[in-house]
Amino acid sequence: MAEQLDDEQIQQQLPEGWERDGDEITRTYEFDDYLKGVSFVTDIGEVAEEEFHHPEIIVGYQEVEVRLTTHDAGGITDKDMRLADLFNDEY
Ligand SMILES: C[C@H](O)[C@H](O)[C@H]1CNC2=NC(N)=NC(=O)C2=N1
Repeated sequence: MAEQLDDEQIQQQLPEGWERDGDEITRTYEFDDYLKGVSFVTDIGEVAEEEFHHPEIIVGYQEVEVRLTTHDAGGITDKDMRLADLFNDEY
């Protein structure tokens, strides 16, 4: 099972645009219109399923908020960092 990262590791490993919020990492992606955000959610949902590691996603009018934590570990792990990187590749 993935081990929780410590505070220093988290700060060092945060991918571009992501920030720490307690036991989660989060990024809000911005879009020109609503359906581009919806399409992005579909794309990252497929990545999440491939990785079998799943974010919380909040879809707004021109933005999508994504939150990641590793429930099995009770905190932030390499799995979250990897998925955040992969989501950035979809943006
Ligand atoms: C049984 C457990 O829920 C599964 O192994 C996967 C599914 N997706 C998951 N997603 C996230 N974010 N954290 C998990 O610990 C996790 N576990």
